[in-house]
Amino acid sequence: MKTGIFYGSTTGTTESVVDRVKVLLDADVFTADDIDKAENYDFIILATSTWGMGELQDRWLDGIEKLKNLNLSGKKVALIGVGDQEGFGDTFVDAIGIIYDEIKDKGITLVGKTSTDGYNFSSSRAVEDGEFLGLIIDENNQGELTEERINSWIEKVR
Ligand SMILES: Cc1cc2nc3c(=O)[nH]c(=O)nc-3n(C[C@H](O)[C@H](O)[C@H](O)COP(=O)(O)O)c2cc1C
Repeated sequence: MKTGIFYGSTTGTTESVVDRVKVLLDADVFTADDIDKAENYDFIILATSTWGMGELQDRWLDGIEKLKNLNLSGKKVALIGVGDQEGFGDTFVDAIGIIYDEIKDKGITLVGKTSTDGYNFSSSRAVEDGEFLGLIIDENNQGELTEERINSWIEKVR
């Protein structure tokens, strides 16, 4: 399945997660500036860190506007969120919820929801029906779990 990853990353944390997923899924990788190319892929992975107080990473500010106009009908989609649950427990990985709100009514099939077990936060827009909307990584506090989290998520979405 032709897989494309589109991401935004300020200090390189999301980028390093994306690099790992790219290898495991043999995917093409672009920054969110190139989101227009998503229409060329069957399986689309959207990845972002959260900045400000629950805001999108900068690359996604234009990217989300472009996303509104894309035809994603029939696409398989997965989300990757990177954040800091100890420092930002009220807005933990909120940017994933912002992206999901834009795509949820576009006829997509979302894959790769994950359990919130093992995380410690008070509020997150990335949670729906008690589950995270995608793979959630916290390098600030739980970096030792990242590799295992990525590997088990890959098995779910591939
Ligand atoms: C000023 C600032 C604001 C942040 N705001 C949030 C936030 O609201 N929610 C969250 O989960 N993480 C927040 N973070 C944590 C970053 O998302 C985290 O450090 C992440 O690993 C950065 O990934 P990147 O290098 O790919 O951009 C914030 C970090 C900083 C420095």
